[in-house]
Amino acid sequence: MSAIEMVDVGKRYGDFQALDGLSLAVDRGELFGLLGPNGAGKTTAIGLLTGQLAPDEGSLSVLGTDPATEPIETRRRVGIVPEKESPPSFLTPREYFEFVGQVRGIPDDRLAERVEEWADRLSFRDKLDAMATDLSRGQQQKVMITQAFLHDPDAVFIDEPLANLDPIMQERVKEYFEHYRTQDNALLLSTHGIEVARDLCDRVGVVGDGRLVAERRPAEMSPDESLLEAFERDDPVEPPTTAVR
Ligand SMILES: Nc1ncnc2c1ncn2[C@@H]1O[C@H](COP(=O)(O)OP(=O)(O)OP(=O)(O)O)[C@@H](O)[C@H]1O
Repeated sequence: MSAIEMVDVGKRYGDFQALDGLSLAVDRGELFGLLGPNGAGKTTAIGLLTGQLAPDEGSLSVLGTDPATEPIETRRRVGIVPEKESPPSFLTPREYFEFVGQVRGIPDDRLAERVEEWADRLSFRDKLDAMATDLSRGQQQKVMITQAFLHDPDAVFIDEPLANLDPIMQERVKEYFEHYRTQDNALLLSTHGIEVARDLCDRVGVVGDGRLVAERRPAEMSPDESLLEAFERDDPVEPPTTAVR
Protein backbone atom coordinates (compact mmCIF):
# COMPACT_ATOMS: atom_id res chain seq x y z
CA MET A 1 0.00 0.00 0.00
CA SER A 2 1.21 3.50 -0.79
CA ALA A 3 1.99 5.91 2.05
CA ILE A 4 -0.69 8.32 0.84
CA GLU A 5 -3.77 7.32 -1.17
CA MET A 6 -7.01 8.85 -2.35
CA VAL A 7 -9.42 6.78 -4.40
CA ASP A 8 -12.37 8.34 -6.22
CA VAL A 9 -12.73 11.03 -3.59
CA GLY A 10 -15.61 13.49 -3.80
CA LYS A 11 -16.07 16.57 -1.65
CA ARG A 12 -18.93 19.07 -1.73
CA TYR A 13 -19.23 22.42 -0.03
CA GLY A 14 -23.00 22.79 0.13
CA ASP A 15 -24.14 22.29 -3.48
CA PHE A 16 -20.70 22.95 -4.91
CA GLN A 17 -18.73 19.86 -6.03
CA ALA A 18 -15.13 20.81 -5.18
CA LEU A 19 -13.61 17.33 -5.71
CA ASP A 20 -15.14 14.85 -8.10
CA GLY A 21 -13.43 11.46 -8.29
CA LEU A 22 -9.91 12.52 -7.31
CA SER A 23 -7.49 9.58 -7.08
CA LEU A 24 -3.77 9.67 -6.36
CA ALA A 25 -1.10 7.62 -4.63
CA VAL A 26 2.26 8.65 -3.19
CA ASP A 27 4.83 6.05 -2.16
CA ARG A 28 7.46 6.33 0.53
CA GLY A 29 10.57 7.93 -0.91
CA GLU A 30 8.48 10.06 -3.26
CA LEU A 31 7.96 13.78 -3.53
CA PHE A 32 4.61 14.40 -5.19
CA GLY A 33 3.47 17.82 -6.33
CA LEU A 34 -0.10 18.96 -6.88
CA LEU A 35 -0.41 21.64 -9.52
CA GLY A 36 -3.58 23.24 -10.79
CA PRO A 37 -5.40 26.49 -11.39
CA ASN A 38 -7.01 28.56 -8.64
CA GLY A 39 -9.96 26.73 -7.16
CA ALA A 40 -9.02 23.35 -8.70
CA GLY A 41 -9.21 21.58 -5.35
CA LYS A 42 -5.57 21.25 -4.17
CA THR A 43 -6.11 22.70 -0.70
CA THR A 44 -9.28 20.66 -0.32
CA ALA A 45 -7.31 17.49 -1.19
CA ILE A 46 -4.70 18.27 1.47
CA GLY A 47 -7.43 19.11 3.99
CA LEU A 48 -9.01 15.68 3.39
CA LEU A 49 -5.72 13.78 3.59
CA THR A 50 -4.85 15.46 6.89
CA GLY A 51 -8.21 14.85 8.52
CA GLN A 52 -9.22 18.52 8.53
CA LEU A 53 -12.13 17.88 6.17
CA ALA A 54 -14.41 14.85 5.74
CA PRO A 55 -14.99 13.36 2.27
CA ASP A 56 -18.46 12.79 0.80
CA GLU A 57 -17.32 9.89 -1.40
CA GLY A 58 -14.31 7.66 -1.87
CA SER A 59 -11.58 6.38 0.39
CA LEU A 60 -8.43 7.83 1.90
CA SER A 61 -5.40 6.29 3.53
CA VAL A 62 -2.34 7.93 5.09
CA LEU A 63 0.40 5.80 6.66
CA GLY A 64 -2.13 3.05 7.25
CA THR A 65 -4.62 5.37 8.98
CA ASP A 66 -7.92 6.62 7.60
CA PRO A 67 -8.06 10.41 7.92
CA ALA A 68 -11.83 10.31 7.41
CA THR A 69 -12.49 8.10 10.44
CA GLU A 70 -9.29 8.49 12.53
CA PRO A 71 -8.32 12.14 11.91
CA ILE A 72 -6.51 12.53 15.22
CA GLU A 73 -4.40 9.43 14.63
CA THR A 74 -3.56 10.65 11.11
CA ARG A 75 -2.56 14.11 12.34
CA ARG A 76 -0.34 12.58 15.01
CA ARG A 77 1.61 10.68 12.35
CA VAL A 78 2.11 13.43 9.78
CA GLY A 79 3.50 16.95 9.49
CA ILE A 80 1.30 19.69 8.05
CA VAL A 81 1.87 23.23 6.82
CA PRO A 82 -1.62 24.43 5.89
CA GLU A 83 -2.29 27.25 3.47
CA LYS A 84 -2.29 30.71 5.06
CA GLU A 85 -1.48 29.43 8.56
CA SER A 86 0.86 31.35 10.88
CA PRO A 87 2.43 30.54 14.24
CA PRO A 88 0.23 31.78 17.14
CA SER A 89 0.78 35.53 17.41
CA PHE A 90 0.98 35.46 21.22
CA LEU A 91 3.86 32.93 21.39
CA THR A 92 7.51 33.09 20.46
CA PRO A 93 8.76 30.44 17.99
CA ARG A 94 10.53 28.66 20.86
CA GLU A 95 7.32 28.54 22.91
CA TYR A 96 5.37 27.33 19.88
CA PHE A 97 7.89 24.54 19.26
CA GLU A 98 7.68 23.55 22.97
CA PHE A 99 3.92 23.37 22.60
CA VAL A 100 4.22 21.22 19.45
CA GLY A 101 6.80 19.07 21.26
CA GLN A 102 4.39 18.40 24.12
CA VAL A 103 1.45 17.64 21.87
CA ARG A 104 3.56 15.31 19.72
CA GLY A 105 5.37 13.71 22.68
CA ILE A 106 8.87 14.72 21.59
CA PRO A 107 11.46 14.20 24.39
CA ASP A 108 12.91 17.55 25.62
CA ASP A 109 16.48 16.87 24.55
CA ARG A 110 15.41 15.70 21.10
CA LEU A 111 13.19 18.77 20.69
CA ALA A 112 16.02 21.14 21.70
CA GLU A 113 18.30 19.43 19.18
CA ARG A 114 15.74 19.67 16.37
CA VAL A 115 14.95 23.32 17.09
CA GLU A 116 18.67 24.22 16.98
CA GLU A 117 19.10 22.27 13.77
CA TRP A 118 16.18 24.04 12.04
CA ALA A 119 17.00 27.50 13.41
CA ASP A 120 20.43 27.10 11.83
CA ARG A 121 19.15 25.53 8.61
CA LEU A 122 16.71 28.37 8.00
CA SER A 123 18.72 31.12 9.71
CA PHE A 124 16.21 32.26 12.32
CA ARG A 125 18.13 31.64 15.54
CA ASP A 126 17.97 35.38 16.34
CA LYS A 127 14.15 35.24 16.15
CA LEU A 128 13.56 32.22 18.40
CA ASP A 129 12.53 34.44 21.32
CA ALA A 130 10.71 37.17 19.38
CA MET A 131 6.92 37.34 19.40
CA ALA A 132 5.56 35.56 16.33
CA THR A 133 3.48 38.58 15.47
CA ASP A 134 6.70 40.56 15.02
CA LEU A 135 8.14 38.13 12.45
CA SER A 136 8.05 38.81 8.73
CA ARG A 137 5.82 36.60 6.56
CA GLY A 138 8.88 34.66 5.38
CA GLN A 139 10.14 34.18 8.96
CA GLN A 140 6.69 32.90 9.94
CA GLN A 141 6.84 30.46 7.03
CA LYS A 142 10.21 29.17 8.32
CA VAL A 143 8.60 28.53 11.72
CA MET A 144 5.67 26.72 10.10
CA ILE A 145 7.95 24.50 8.01
CA THR A 146 10.04 23.71 11.11
CA GLN A 147 7.04 22.67 13.23
CA ALA A 148 5.92 20.22 10.54
CA PHE A 149 9.18 18.25 10.71
CA LEU A 150 9.90 18.43 14.46
CA HIS A 151 8.47 15.02 15.39
CA ASP A 152 10.19 13.17 12.52
CA PRO A 153 6.94 12.31 10.71
CA ASP A 154 6.93 9.73 7.93
CA ALA A 155 4.74 11.92 5.70
CA VAL A 156 4.45 15.69 5.34
CA PHE A 157 1.84 17.83 3.56
CA ILE A 158 2.69 21.39 2.59
CA ASP A 159 0.60 23.97 0.80
CA GLU A 160 2.90 26.34 -1.15
CA PRO A 161 6.12 25.45 0.70
CA LEU A 162 8.36 28.11 -0.80
CA ALA A 163 5.93 31.04 -0.70
CA ASN A 164 7.51 34.09 0.94
CA LEU A 165 10.98 32.55 1.20
CA ASP A 166 14.00 34.27 -0.31
CA PRO A 167 15.99 32.32 -2.95
CA ILE A 168 18.67 31.12 -0.50
CA MET A 169 16.06 29.81 1.94
CA GLN A 170 14.19 28.20 -0.95
CA GLU A 171 17.36 26.28 -1.83
CA ARG A 172 17.84 25.15 1.80
CA VAL A 173 14.26 23.95 2.03
CA LYS A 174 14.57 22.12 -1.29
CA GLU A 175 17.79 20.44 -0.10
CA TYR A 176 16.04 19.32 3.06
CA PHE A 177 13.05 17.98 1.13
CA GLU A 178 15.42 15.94 -0.99
CA HIS A 179 17.13 14.56 2.13
CA TYR A 180 13.76 13.84 3.76
CA ARG A 181 12.56 11.98 0.68
CA THR A 182 15.68 9.80 0.56
CA GLN A 183 14.98 8.73 4.17
CA ASP A 184 12.00 6.77 2.84
CA ASN A 185 9.41 9.38 3.74
CA ALA A 186 6.55 10.70 1.61
CA LEU A 187 6.08 14.37 0.84
CA LEU A 188 3.06 15.89 -0.84
CA LEU A 189 3.08 19.54 -1.72
CA SER A 190 0.76 21.86 -3.53
CA THR A 191 2.19 24.70 -5.54
CA HIS A 192 1.55 27.21 -8.29
CA GLY A 193 5.24 27.17 -9.14
CA ILE A 194 5.62 25.20 -12.35
CA GLU A 195 9.41 25.45 -12.01
CA VAL A 196 9.26 24.38 -8.36
CA ALA A 197 7.21 21.35 -9.35
CA ARG A 198 9.53 20.46 -12.19
CA ASP A 199 12.72 20.94 -10.14
CA LEU A 200 11.64 19.27 -6.99
CA CYS A 201 9.03 16.61 -7.60
CA ASP A 202 9.38 12.98 -8.64
CA ARG A 203 5.81 13.12 -9.87
CA VAL A 204 3.45 15.96 -10.53
CA GLY A 205 -0.33 15.59 -10.62
CA VAL A 206 -2.38 18.31 -12.25
CA VAL A 207 -5.78 18.88 -10.64
CA GLY A 208 -8.57 20.40 -12.68
CA ASP A 209 -12.27 20.53 -11.87
CA GLY A 210 -11.77 18.41 -8.78
CA ARG A 211 -9.93 15.48 -10.34
CA LEU A 212 -6.50 14.53 -11.65
CA VAL A 213 -6.33 15.57 -15.29
CA ALA A 214 -2.67 14.78 -15.96
CA GLU A 215 0.34 13.22 -14.31
CA ARG A 216 4.01 13.70 -15.22
CA ARG A 217 7.42 12.50 -14.06
CA PRO A 218 9.61 15.58 -14.62
CA ALA A 219 12.73 13.40 -14.92
CA GLU A 220 11.19 11.69 -17.95
CA MET A 221 10.06 14.88 -19.67
CA SER A 222 12.02 16.24 -22.61
CA PRO A 223 13.67 19.63 -21.96
CA ASP A 224 11.26 21.40 -24.31
CA GLU A 225 8.14 19.80 -22.81
CA SER A 226 6.37 22.15 -20.43
CA LEU A 227 4.29 21.26 -17.40
CA LEU A 228 2.08 24.10 -18.51
CA GLU A 229 0.82 21.87 -21.34
CA ALA A 230 -0.22 19.24 -18.81
CA PHE A 231 -1.81 22.03 -16.80
CA GLU A 232 -3.99 22.90 -19.77
CA ARG A 233 -5.03 19.33 -20.57
CA ASP A 234 -8.53 18.33 -19.63
CA ASP A 235 -8.92 14.58 -20.15
CA PRO A 236 -9.00 12.66 -16.85
CA VAL A 237 -6.19 10.19 -16.10
CA GLU A 238 -6.90 6.67 -14.85
CA PRO A 239 -6.89 6.13 -11.06
CA PRO A 240 -3.51 4.85 -9.73
CA THR A 241 -3.13 1.10 -10.13
CA THR A 242 -1.66 0.77 -6.62
CA ALA A 243 -4.80 2.19 -5.02
CA VAL A 244 -6.91 -0.15 -2.92
CA ARG A 245 -10.63 0.00 -3.44
N1 LIG B 1 -15.32 26.36 2.84
C1 LIG B 1 -15.70 26.43 1.57
N2 LIG B 1 -16.98 26.70 1.25
C2 LIG B 1 -17.39 26.77 -0.04
N3 LIG B 1 -16.60 26.56 -1.10
C3 LIG B 1 -15.32 26.30 -0.84
C4 LIG B 1 -14.79 26.21 0.49
N4 LIG B 1 -13.47 25.92 0.42
C5 LIG B 1 -13.18 25.83 -0.89
N5 LIG B 1 -14.27 26.04 -1.65
C6 LIG B 1 -14.36 25.98 -3.11
O1 LIG B 1 -13.84 24.72 -3.53
C7 LIG B 1 -13.04 24.87 -4.69
C8 LIG B 1 -11.64 24.29 -4.43
O2 LIG B 1 -10.98 25.13 -3.50
P1 LIG B 1 -9.48 24.85 -3.04
O3 LIG B 1 -9.14 25.86 -2.01
O4 LIG B 1 -9.33 23.42 -2.69
O5 LIG B 1 -8.71 25.12 -4.42
P2 LIG B 1 -7.14 25.29 -4.69
O6 LIG B 1 -6.81 24.41 -5.85
O7 LIG B 1 -6.37 25.08 -3.44
O8 LIG B 1 -7.10 26.81 -5.13
P3 LIG B 1 -5.92 27.90 -5.04
O9 LIG B 1 -4.89 27.49 -6.02
O10 LIG B 1 -6.62 29.15 -5.45
O11 LIG B 1 -5.43 27.95 -3.61
C9 LIG B 1 -13.03 26.35 -5.03
O12 LIG B 1 -13.96 26.59 -6.08
C10 LIG B 1 -13.48 27.03 -3.75
O13 LIG B 1 -14.20 28.21 -4.02
